[in-house]
Amino acid sequence: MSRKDEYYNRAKQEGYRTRAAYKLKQLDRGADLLSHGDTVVDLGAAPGGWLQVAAEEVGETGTVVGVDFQRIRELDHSAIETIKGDMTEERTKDSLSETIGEGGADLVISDMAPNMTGEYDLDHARSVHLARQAFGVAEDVLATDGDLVTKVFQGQDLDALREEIEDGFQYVQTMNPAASRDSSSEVYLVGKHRLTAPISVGETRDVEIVDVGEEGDGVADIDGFTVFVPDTTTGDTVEVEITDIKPSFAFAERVD
Ligand SMILES: C[S@@+](CC[C@H](N)C(=O)[O-])C[C@H]1O[C@@H](n2cnc3c(N)ncnc32)[C@H](O)[C@@H]1O
Repeated sequence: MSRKDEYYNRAKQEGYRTRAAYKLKQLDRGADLLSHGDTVVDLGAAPGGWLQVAAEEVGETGTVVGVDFQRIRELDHSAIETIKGDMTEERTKDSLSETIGEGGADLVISDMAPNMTGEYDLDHARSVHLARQAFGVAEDVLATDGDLVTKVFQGQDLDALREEIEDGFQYVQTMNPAASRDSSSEVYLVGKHRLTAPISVGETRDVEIVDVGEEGDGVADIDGFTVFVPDTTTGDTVEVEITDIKPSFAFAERVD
């Protein structure tokens, strides 16, 4: 039996609306994406296979908001809400941000795909455009430390897209779930741990060391963000270069 039949038949037997449901399960297994109680945004959610998987994982206390310009037939799970709209339009993005609210989302997943023309470069460019929309949504609604998954077709702009996403996350993985069709050029870019620090790697700042951390590094506060600086102590004023950024703190080195 081909892989296509295997996942198609499993989806039928196990009650999932799409074979794509298994892609999300495999991505989740590989990158630890879905947790109980999470708020998840699912872009290009119709007909609802990913919504079903996400809702199972977040449980009754979680929320999964699915967006598509196609109608999503109602699903029997209290965690699921849907919005009908085009993710390239501002009004859909606004209504999504409003639905998610101040607390932000833990995960943005996008399986959006353009209507295929069969012209490889054009289909690639349109899928990169949709993936950029997903990254934009992630920048708007993801809480610090949240994750992003976006489908994209391989091609000349893939590396540039990956670099853009790398700026917003601690690291990015390119994943190719087994449930993707053998013939498909799709991959999934997975951004882990969204960064919202007010500083970037390579930047230099004059800082005052206000404390010493448990590991013995000096602690500076840059616009409310904690930065550890080795070889300093409380009361020092030093020029530092930011060397590594994590979701809730960063490391820097003295440059003087
Ligand atoms: C491969 S399907 C998603 C399948 C889904 N993950 C599932 O498991 O049921 C891609 C979806 O992206 C949607 N889509 C494409 N472009 C979109 C856009 N600009 N805004 C909203 N949805 C879009 C399509 O309507 C289609 O339903």
